[in-house]
Amino acid sequence: MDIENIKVLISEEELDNKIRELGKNITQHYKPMTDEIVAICVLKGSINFFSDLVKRIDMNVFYNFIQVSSYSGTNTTGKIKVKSWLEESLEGKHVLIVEDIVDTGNTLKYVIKYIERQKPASIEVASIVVKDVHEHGIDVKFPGFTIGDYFIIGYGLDYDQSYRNIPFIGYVE
Ligand SMILES: O=P(O)(O)OC[C@H]1O[C@H](OP(=O)(O)OP(=O)(O)O)[C@H](O)[C@@H]1O
Ligand SMILES: Nc1nc2[nH]cnc2c(=O)[nH]1
Repeated sequence: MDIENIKVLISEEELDNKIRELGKNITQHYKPMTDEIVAICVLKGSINFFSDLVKRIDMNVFYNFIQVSSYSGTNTTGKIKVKSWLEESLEGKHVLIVEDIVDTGNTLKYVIKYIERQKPASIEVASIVVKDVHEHGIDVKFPGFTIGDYFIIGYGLDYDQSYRNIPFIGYVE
């Protein structure tokens, strides 16, 4: 893959506008029930989205990080490897899982299953991109952009660990 051939799918400006809108929607959703939430960043891919999104949520946001991975190149291995996990209990907390992309949905299914066991007050998902290719059945309450069958890179998303730092979301034709 050559960086010169990467085309813009979602620009920096589009990302910024969408994240402001998501931040408002998230704030409005939680305000009637709580004045604080726990946001869980699913590393590594969600690092940029997480960092931008929490700044647009107008209430106290606790940060939590987990690292799971399952992709090799452009394909899922189907096996979720847990590299690091939550340190504190989420019992009784309002939990917002922050993802960069929902594709097959395998990663989120796994993450949600284990978080549910901790008996949080609620679990919702924000994802900057959702692919409409798979019937994953995951309720993404705060979706950013819906895309078709592209393998995307940039804004945290990698191709074999490269290109995460591209500031927009791109693809290679
Ligand atoms: O819906 P799915 O098909 O499960 O795909 C989504 C997951 O794939 C990517 O993670 P990856 O395994 O590449 O790890 P990374 O976040 O460290 O890049 C991405 O960050 C999501 O977590
Ligand atoms: N970088 C990247 N990781 C993914 N994980 C699941 N789908 C994708 C994708 O389109 N791009």
